[in-house]
Amino acid sequence: MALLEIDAVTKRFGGLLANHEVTFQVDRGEIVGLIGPNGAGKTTLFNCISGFFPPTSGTVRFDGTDVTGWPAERLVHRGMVRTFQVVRTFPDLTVRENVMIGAFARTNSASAARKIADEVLEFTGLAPRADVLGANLPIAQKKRVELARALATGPQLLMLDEVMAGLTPAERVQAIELIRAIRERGITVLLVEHVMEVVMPISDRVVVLDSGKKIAEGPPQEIAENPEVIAAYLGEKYRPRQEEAGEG
Ligand SMILES: Nc1ncnc2c1ncn2[C@@H]1O[C@H](COP(=O)(O)OP(=O)(O)OP(=O)(O)O)[C@@H](O)[C@H]1O
Repeated sequence: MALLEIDAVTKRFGGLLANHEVTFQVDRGEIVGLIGPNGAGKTTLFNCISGFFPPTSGTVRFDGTDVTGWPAERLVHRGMVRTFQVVRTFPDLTVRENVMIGAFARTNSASAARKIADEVLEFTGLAPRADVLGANLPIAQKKRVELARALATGPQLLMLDEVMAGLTPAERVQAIELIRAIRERGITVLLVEHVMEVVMPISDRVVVLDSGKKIAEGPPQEIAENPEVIAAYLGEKYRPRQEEAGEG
């Protein structure tokens, strides 16, 4: 059964159609990659799904419930959480405290939140950094803290927005391993990535957006050979990939 159902979601900014009747589903236990060239509407769609702003029209169903327009906090309590493209690590808090913020979505008790955070820190390999301040972390670890904070909320669906951007190839391999381990815990993953090569090895299925519309959907191999997808990305080849230079 589908955990997430996106039905004809449209988002308009004035005269600009950032998402145009986008429809797809994410089944329980899947890793689905959402890709597309610059400005395709990936982040906008993430924002519409995760309660950052409501879609102009269309429906978002999560775990059988119509959650269209629900605010992010309510969605987190329901089991849907997302990370942001630009990292939001709290610089004056330690890694553990950053992750405890996520845990407070499911408990009011500081000791219970700490217990949850410590378990997540262990799982994500951040335990040795637990007492380091957010400000003092390199980008790859900041991204991992973001992911850990999201995991601490106890999600059914984890939505990752460009978690690989700014990582070295070796760090990407580690991030891919972590995402696979997350799925093995029974958590469904929807990830946005600009770089196609990054999405292909981890995704069970890939959804491609271009100019706000879904242009393809299928297994990674099929998508990589799809002429419409290749054409959508072709114009990109000669552009510098600024978003890979490291954010946050
Ligand atoms: N808040 C906003 N107000 C007006 N226009 C917006 C807003 N957010 C996004 N857009 C526009 O919507 C379109 C889709 O942008 P979006 O950021 O969703 O694309 P994207 O696929 O995530 O791109 P990228 O890979 O560069 O992050 C772009 O033309 C963008 O300028």
